[in-house]
Amino acid sequence: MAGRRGISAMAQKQLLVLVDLDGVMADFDGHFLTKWKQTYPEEPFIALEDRKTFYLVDQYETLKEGLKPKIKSVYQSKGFFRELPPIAGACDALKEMNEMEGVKVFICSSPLFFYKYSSTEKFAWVEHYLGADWINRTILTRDKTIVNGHILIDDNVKIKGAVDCPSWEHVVFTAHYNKHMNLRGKKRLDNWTDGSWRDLIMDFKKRL
Ligand SMILES: Cc1cn([C@H]2C[C@H](OP(=O)(O)O)[C@@H](CO)O2)c(=O)[nH]c1=O
Ligand SMILES: [Mg+2]
Repeated sequence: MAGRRGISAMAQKQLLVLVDLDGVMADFDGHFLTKWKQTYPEEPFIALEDRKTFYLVDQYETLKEGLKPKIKSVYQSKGFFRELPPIAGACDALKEMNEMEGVKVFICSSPLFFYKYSSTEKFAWVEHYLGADWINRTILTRDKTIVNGHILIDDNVKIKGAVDCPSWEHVVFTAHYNKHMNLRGKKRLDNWTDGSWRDLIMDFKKRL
């Protein structure tokens, strides 16, 4: 019994970090722009520095009405999610984070409502860039609020779902479209390359 208690006490000390894919590990916006220009060169586009909304369609529709079906045809196409380029430093940071004592990292990502390619391709992306082991640590859900963890690193400033007060604290990963948004007190992680993610994780670990 004492042994059991010991194990559960140790388990409680594990910091559970949930990390989003698109906009945090994989460059959804950048890849969309490349594909958009290739597929619809006659249509207007928005430079990455000028992006202002989380959902592409919300800003593109202000440029020209009726672009929605074309926009969807790009990110719903076969191969789009599998071909997303990794964000600089993300994969190395995640592997290192998962090796830190008392830290367990999980991928927590939403497939599109049109799940046909995005759900399988997200797993394929993880396997390719992080390794097959990470399939065991990949959670695909349309509702991140029901997932248990201490931190969720996610580029979407407004994460909504069935649970009003999720177990995790939301750390916003900086993206062009959210850099001017009011985070209402939430922490930010700006990139994976300047090492600040290590301080963030150590900070959360201290508070366990
Ligand atoms: C439609 C759309 C989806 N996405 C991403 C967010 C979700 O992935 P993730 O949870 O990995 O960030 C996924 C489904 O909506 O596609 C964008 O980032 N921008 C968009 O405009
Ligand atoms: Mg995202």
